[in-house]
Amino acid sequence: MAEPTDNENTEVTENEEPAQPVVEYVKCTAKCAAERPPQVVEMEPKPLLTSEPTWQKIQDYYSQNGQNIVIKDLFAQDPGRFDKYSLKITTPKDGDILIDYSKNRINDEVLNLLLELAKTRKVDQARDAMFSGGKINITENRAVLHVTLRNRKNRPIFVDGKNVTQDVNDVLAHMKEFTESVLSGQWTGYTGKQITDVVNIGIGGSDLGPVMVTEALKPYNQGLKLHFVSNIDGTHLAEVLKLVDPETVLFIIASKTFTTLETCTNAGSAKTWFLEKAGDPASVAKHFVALSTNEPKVTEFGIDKANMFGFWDWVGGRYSLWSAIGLSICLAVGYDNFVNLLEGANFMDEHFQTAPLDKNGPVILGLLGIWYHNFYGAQTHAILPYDQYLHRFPAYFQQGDMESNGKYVTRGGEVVDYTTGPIVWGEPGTNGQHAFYQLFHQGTRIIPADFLAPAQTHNPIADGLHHKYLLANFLAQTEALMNGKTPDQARQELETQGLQGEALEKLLPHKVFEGNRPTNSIVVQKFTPFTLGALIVLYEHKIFTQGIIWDINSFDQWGVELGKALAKVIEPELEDNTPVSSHDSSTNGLINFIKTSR
Ligand SMILES: O=P(O)(O)OC[C@H]1O[C@](O)(CO)[C@@H](O)[C@@H]1O
Repeated sequence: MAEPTDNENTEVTENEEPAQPVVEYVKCTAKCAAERPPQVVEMEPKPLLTSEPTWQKIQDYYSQNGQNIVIKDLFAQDPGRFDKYSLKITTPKDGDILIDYSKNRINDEVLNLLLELAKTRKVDQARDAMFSGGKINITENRAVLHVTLRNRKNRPIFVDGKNVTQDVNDVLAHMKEFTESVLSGQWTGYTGKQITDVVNIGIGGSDLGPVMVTEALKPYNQGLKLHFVSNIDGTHLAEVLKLVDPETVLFIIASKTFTTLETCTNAGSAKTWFLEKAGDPASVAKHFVALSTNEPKVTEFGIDKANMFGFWDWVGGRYSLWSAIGLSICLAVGYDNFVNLLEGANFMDEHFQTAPLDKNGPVILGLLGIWYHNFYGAQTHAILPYDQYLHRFPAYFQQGDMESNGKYVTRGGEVVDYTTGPIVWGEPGTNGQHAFYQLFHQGTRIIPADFLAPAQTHNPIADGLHHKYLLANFLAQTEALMNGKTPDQARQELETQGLQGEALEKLLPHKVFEGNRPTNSIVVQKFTPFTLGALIVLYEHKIFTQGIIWDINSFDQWGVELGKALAKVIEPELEDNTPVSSHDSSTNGLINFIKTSR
């Protein structure tokens, strides 16, 4: 890994690749920034989606044909269907990423109509607006530039006329230096002992990404034990504090705003616990660091600004794992692996930017979602990782998708007359099979599902037997969901088992599977930092694509504010046991029950 260069005169010009060998950090001076005025791509206002002629065409097509598209028949008719409806994205270092979307209720007509919709809704223009630093988060008047955090080729990216690439690299250099000092044992606690445990205190985007990635990349762990505290429920912190020693623990207070109730309360209690043992407030500097955009609040809390890792308002919380918020990831897997994660992310950014729409993974996945949610009326979308290390991947994208696209007002302020973000959920295979797959196979709802699997496991125990079974189950499920089992097949099976007459007829309907349940299969060679980075971004841009088609602002989250504000009203009412009567009778009743039951 190249060291950061201090060469103030090294410049990168717009279309220039960095000179070989690749220099990791390139200073872009004020002079170079001035030479390249930003060219921000604007997003044009859009008419309501349902008034688009293409939308109407898709609606008509669906009304006439939607219920007659039978996936298994399409496979029977076209031996080339897999090749036609799958994408193999070759990464520069960790093999291919295969996106097989052939097991969907689509044909060329459907796909062409959906691609026409992507064009009509100017997904490419919106994408360019985001990458060029346009303030596409209109309700907060902010650019949306998490892509800059993994801008590994150091292309100049401007916010308000300022090239922010160097700022990003400066924070990365700070993260590298800190990570190496902790991992090498150079950074010690207040009694001179090495750090053994890291507790990340954060919530939402300041928690879910770091948890998900540190779990997913456990095989790359460099020796530190990672813990995460997010919930305001004191149990979460109390249980973690039982596991750590004040002499050897490092608390990371991760909060973009540094005003979030949960994080501030947990951080305050962690500091009190620490000082009860350490005594001297000067010891805090050795055991508390902050990841935030809010320096005054960080210093007010008592964290030295030298121990603060900054980021910017153009990084949305749910897109922040690539920023300083990823410090716990860095500490867990080492800086080089964190860079590999960023490189995988950047690789998928470039794919999204350059691949034609019909070969563009995020666009295709986004359009398929639109097909099911808006036309077939699917309410949910399942993410099913066949890899135990990815067990928090669905939870991560619950926030990623639902906080981004759970909106019923368009960018222009109109109430939509179509559905937007799906309910995202999932569990790792094969656990899910023994829990909720029954409803997938024989329930009354259509549940589009993504199956994620690695060809190679990190743990080929029992001579690879476990992984063979795991993969066999993944493959069998997608096949079964598509093919189902016809009444004839079920009858034959029951007859073979010796059943006949009334007994057979009674059991028969229960043994039939309609099939035709759509799935995507996304297979990587192995879940490495690089492929994980790419996979996360595949979903980020899928969500982006859908948000653009639905014409909603995927980057604010006003919907979480109301409950927070009401909690502030209720909290003082819980102080004493005086009955309350200021709310509706249910809320009054609940509050008063709690008061008399504690
Ligand atoms: O990092 P912060 O500012 O503490 O915010 C935490 C989370 O709270 C939210 O604002 C709302 O849940 C998320 O978007 C964000 O990730």
